[in-house]
Amino acid sequence: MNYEQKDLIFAPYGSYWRTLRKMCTSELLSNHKINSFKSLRKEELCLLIDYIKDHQEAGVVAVDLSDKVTSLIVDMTCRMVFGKKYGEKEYLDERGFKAVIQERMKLVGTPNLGDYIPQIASLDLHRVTKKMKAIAKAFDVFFEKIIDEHVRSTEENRSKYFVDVMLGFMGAEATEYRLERDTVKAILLDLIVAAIDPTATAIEWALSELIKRPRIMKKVQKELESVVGLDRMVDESDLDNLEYLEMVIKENFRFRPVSPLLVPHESVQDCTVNGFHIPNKSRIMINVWAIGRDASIWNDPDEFLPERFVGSNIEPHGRDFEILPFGSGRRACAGMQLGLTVVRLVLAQLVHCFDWELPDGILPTELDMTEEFGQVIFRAKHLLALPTYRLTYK
Ligand code: HEM
Repeated sequence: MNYEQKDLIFAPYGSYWRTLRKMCTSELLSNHKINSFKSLRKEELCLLIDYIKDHQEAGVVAVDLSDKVTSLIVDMTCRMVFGKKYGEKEYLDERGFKAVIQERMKLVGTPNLGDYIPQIASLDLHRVTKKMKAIAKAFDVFFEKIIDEHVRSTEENRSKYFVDVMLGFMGAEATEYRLERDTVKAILLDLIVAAIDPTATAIEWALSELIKRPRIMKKVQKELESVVGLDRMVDESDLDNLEYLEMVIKENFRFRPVSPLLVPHESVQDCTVNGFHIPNKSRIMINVWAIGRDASIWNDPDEFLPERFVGSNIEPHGRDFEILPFGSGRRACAGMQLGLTVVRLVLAQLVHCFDWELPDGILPTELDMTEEFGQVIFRAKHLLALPTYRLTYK
């Protein structure tokens, strides 16, 4: 599914990976580039807020927050990567864009017996390989169409979007990044799958924790009232002043890291860690979920308590090993800055604009928090909630 590891996430460590990583961090995911998409994020978020307001006015039906947040992140990501939205059914396949991306994410995390017993791999007993081939084909057809469209296009503003930046490097002589067509497709795939599910899922779990805990929700809303006021919406420039919201987000990453085992790593030489011998080429899983729940590091690890970060300088960026939602070191998340900005912005806006109640008289304490296992831990059941608009701003 990853173009024979020609992508960034699964490329083995070495000069090929280093060049791609440099291209992604300096040309696609730099602070400058992320800031240039600020108005796009605002437009998409305003569309969602308007949709929820209309929904509230139309009656008392709950909003499917899981679905709406995922659609928002899909739209923001597609506009940044391709320059337009691709939510429509005719793209990818008849199940629609979101469903195919989520199936791919699930397949990445599905144990495949053939990986462990190569002699039976060709039997494909659980039909995992067959499903992977079908998904790989759907993405490939989709990317071919997009690349052709962009190569033919004469639209001026195009060079801004990720696909056009990469096409500018395809076959170019005067650049250190000479990309092949397959590499462009592999990175497009990385960018959409690595951005959409982790970001949407982090927001979904944080919203669930807040709805489950009215005391913490009220405290976040009070902070928003004093920093932003009720007469306008949150702007990205407000985010640095929202200290309590920041603690809620850190606590959410500790309590529910979206990729609890990160991405599998491989040792590149024999080494010894804490007295354990790890041979070269071992597959290594880092259990960041267990680190976040370790009672020798955290008091009351099974409680969701943002206040634990008052006066603490532990940050989730990969330098403090107590909390590692983005991994650490060379292979840490390349889109951390973008992911954090979107999580902070969307969470702040949804909580600032609306009060949220559970439907059908369900009490906050009764909210079902069952997880679905995979590379990314989704909610097993969609988060449904009733909104009440709370701003004076129309
Ligand atoms: C809240 C949102 C996000 C979370 C929690 C997250 C988490 C992660 C994690 C856990 C890894 C693996 C690290 C490891 O195994 O050591 C990773 C890798 C990666 N992420 Fe993210 N991510 C997020 C958003 C994004 C976004 C928005 C993008 C890009 C558009 C992105 C692009 C990548 C890439 C390219 C890698 C592979 C890096 C490499 O191997 O060199 N991520 N991310």
